Amino acid sequence: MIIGVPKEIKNNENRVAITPAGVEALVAAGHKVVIENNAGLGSGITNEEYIKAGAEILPTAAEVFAAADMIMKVKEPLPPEYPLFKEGQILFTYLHLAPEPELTRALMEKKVVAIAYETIQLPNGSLPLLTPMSEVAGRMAVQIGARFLEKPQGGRGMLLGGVPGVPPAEVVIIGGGVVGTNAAKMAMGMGAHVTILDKSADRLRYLDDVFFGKITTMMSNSYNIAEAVKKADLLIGAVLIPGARAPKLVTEEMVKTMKPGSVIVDVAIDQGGCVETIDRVTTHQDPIYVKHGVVHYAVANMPGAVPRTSTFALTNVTLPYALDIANKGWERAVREDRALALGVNVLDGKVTYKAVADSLGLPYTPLEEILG
Ligand SMILES: NC(=O)C1=CN([C@@H]2O[C@H](COP(=O)(O)OP(=O)(O)OC[C@H]3O[C@@H](n4cnc5c(N)ncnc54)[C@H](O)[C@@H]3O)[C@@H](O)[C@H]2O)C=CC1
Ligand SMILES: CC(=O)C(=O)O
Repeated sequence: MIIGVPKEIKNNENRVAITPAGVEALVAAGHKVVIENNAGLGSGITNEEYIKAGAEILPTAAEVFAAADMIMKVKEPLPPEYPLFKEGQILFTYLHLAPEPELTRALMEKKVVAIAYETIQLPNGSLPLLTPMSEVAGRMAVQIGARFLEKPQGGRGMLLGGVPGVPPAEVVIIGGGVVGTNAAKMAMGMGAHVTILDKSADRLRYLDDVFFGKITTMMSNSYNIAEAVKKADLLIGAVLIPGARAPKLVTEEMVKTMKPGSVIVDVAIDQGGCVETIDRVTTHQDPIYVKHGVVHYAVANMPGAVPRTSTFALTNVTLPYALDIANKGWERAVREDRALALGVNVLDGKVTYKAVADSLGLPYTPLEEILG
């Protein structure tokens, strides 16, 4: 199989979908890897390193898309990339289709085999290709929140940990999964007081145990969310219903009760965001806006800012699946691995992931119906 890796084009997206180690493994298995010129530079990986590992460098993304049976990317394709899809081409990347009707339509029209990293799901419910980036984004959310709480950055001028004699900041996290847990770790480490809300009582029990009762846990419902949001200096949105558009749990009325200069970091923005006043996706270049006196941060590719960590963390987990798809072909790989089958979002012009279809108001076709 020919595997193509274009350079990412999203704002300040410095990750790349393959490392020289990945190239070496794919080439050793009998495949060919073509990479766009300088695709790895943002992550500190040179063309020469890729060539040494066995890849071929092509000058443009168009040539990479034209040559490849499978495209590996990090972020969802952007409009300039849509015309480059080929019928039957495998696209293996983060897709987050629930808030992306146009991309979904383009994948359907071109009959792309669209396998989303974020919905590959193991029998225990975990999302192995989302986890490492959620670890990164959860940790970053606190470091970003701390920065924007500083007065010159538009915040209320507060140190997360306080100092002796002055109370620490209140960090409220909605969603206690991978992002939420990693955010809590960082916030606690910096001395903040942390509250996590989740709708799973078992998850709250687990969090209470692993944090030795040093964080406050609350059941997620609109009453508790309103109470917690009012007190928050830093609010972190970290909910997920796999594949689906994020529920708007924090209403505009709730945001209006927040203190001027407090900060919202909505990590769940890649699934549409869980805060009503987050009405647009922001970028690393222009990461915040202020609404009702509250600083809003809604960058959908947070790990793109720390590519030396993120590229390696991501490719550690994507490579085994890429090898499986390349070695067996997508159809056999999907038939033999239920976790991978759950990654198939669009196939043969149809949406095959129910939560995506429901979020976009499109018909849902079970994968099994197409595979027969
Ligand atoms: N902006 C960015 O750059 C990045 C965004 N993300 C996103 O962060 C979000 C969270 O990801 P993970 O932590 O990995 O997911 P996860 O599945 O590990 O955790 C999600 C948690 O949300 C909880 N939840 C669901 N509905 C809820 C509700 N109504 N109230 C409270 N909690 C609720 C679940 O019980 C679960 O514990 C996802 O949308 C993910 O795609 C992840 C990485 C980077
Ligand atoms: C999860 C995701 O979309 C990201 O890491 O950018």
